[in-house]
Amino acid sequence: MTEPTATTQTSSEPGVGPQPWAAPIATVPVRATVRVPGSKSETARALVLAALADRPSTITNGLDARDTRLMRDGLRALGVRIDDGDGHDAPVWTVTPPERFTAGATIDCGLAGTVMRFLPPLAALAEGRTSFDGDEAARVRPMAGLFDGLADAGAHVEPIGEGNRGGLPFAVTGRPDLPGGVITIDASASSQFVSGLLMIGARLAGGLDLRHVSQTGAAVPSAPNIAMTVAHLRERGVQVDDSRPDHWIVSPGPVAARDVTIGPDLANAAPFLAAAAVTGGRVTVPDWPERTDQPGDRIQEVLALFGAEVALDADGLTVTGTDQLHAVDLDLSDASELTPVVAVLAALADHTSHLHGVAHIRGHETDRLAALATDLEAVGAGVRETDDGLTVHPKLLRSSGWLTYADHRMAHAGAVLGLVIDDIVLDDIGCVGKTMPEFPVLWQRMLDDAVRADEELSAS
Ligand SMILES: O=C(O)C1=C[C@@H](OP(=O)(O)O)[C@@H](O)[C@H](O)C1
Ligand SMILES: C=C(OP(=O)(O)O)C(=O)O
Repeated sequence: MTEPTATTQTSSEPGVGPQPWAAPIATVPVRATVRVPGSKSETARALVLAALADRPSTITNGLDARDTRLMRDGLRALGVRIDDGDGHDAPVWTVTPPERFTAGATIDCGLAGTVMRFLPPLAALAEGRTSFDGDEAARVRPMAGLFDGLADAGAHVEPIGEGNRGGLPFAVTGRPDLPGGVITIDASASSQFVSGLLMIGARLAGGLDLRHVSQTGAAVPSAPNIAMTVAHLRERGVQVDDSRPDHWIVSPGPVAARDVTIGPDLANAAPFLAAAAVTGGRVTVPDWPERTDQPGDRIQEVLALFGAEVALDADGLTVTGTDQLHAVDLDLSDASELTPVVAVLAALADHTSHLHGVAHIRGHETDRLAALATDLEAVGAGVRETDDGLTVHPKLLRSSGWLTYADHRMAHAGAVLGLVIDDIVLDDIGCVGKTMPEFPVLWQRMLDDAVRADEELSAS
């Protein structure tokens, strides 16, 4: 069969070229309230579980960004009906599950881990063959653990094309009565292999008894993301036993429909809160949940370790910067999405910082350890890549270009650095469209609000 062509080179919308962006400097300490859009991870789970449910349901305030648009398009290609209605203050989507998923389509995963790991399990429940492809950069993202799991569950997975590097493009041939049962995978490259399989567990004839075993002893990263999947399943009446480490049992049965409202994306809030820390300002993110499985919640602890003041109250989460950022020694394995912004904070701290537990982020949107080392060294920091992280030595920093490698979180990190170092120019800001297209507008508004507050203070 002929090899499909990758759909885009960057994580911007297809056909849109690179958009260079000079990161604005903060002329005064930032002072703002920033409302961030809905969580990517919660939106992805809400969509997939609504598609598997026994009745139609609604999703309010779902994230509308490239990753979640691709998720909706992919679900539609599998026979799910999604009506993008308009709420008063927030979008309300109505999701109607199909009687049976339909095979036959080629699904574009873009650069979205959630799409490439959550939709193939649904395709495995369709009678016939469904193909998957995505951006060029997505073709090197790890898939082996998911492929092994789908094959063990009874589906057939085949790579497509000469020179396939073990991931996209590929095809899944499934059937509605997939047996399931005992499945052993190595999920050390991504927790999304576990989440993707857990979500179809109840629909497998024999349920799912899933174990993680790694030859090297490597752990499954992103534990909160798996906890989030388990919680979403339980909220829909699915029985999940996760009482043993690296072992999940899902009983067969229906997935109950549930109307949900998506909370703010806490990882996407991180650069705004970091802006307060680096400029000695104050930023509040409203609607911060008191309890959540979003890994981004860890930004509270992380910023406090750097020396910022962090307060959670009825107004939301407020971070107030202090005079100096202190060096940190952090294991970020359960919140690896924060690594790019944290690495920039480390480059601005008073001593050497150590970040570890994040070997697997070499398989994220880009090799994030290599990307951070390259960009931070270009601005003058001393950076050493370790097996599972970075050692960052702060030095006198200078202007430079900042390469984003189509990675939204590299763009967020460059923006934070650009608040305090002149002339940080990102090669492409379009990549933020992956999870937060409005990032440049929200960022500029935060700075404009700060200038206005400063002028009002001087005038009074
Ligand atoms: O399940 C999810 O929604 C996610 C899981 C994590 O993936 P990894 O375990 O591959 O890091 C996280 O980094 C990603 O941004 C979202
Ligand atoms: C790793 C990330 O994304 P993905 O869902 O594509 O894996 C991320 O958003 O930091």
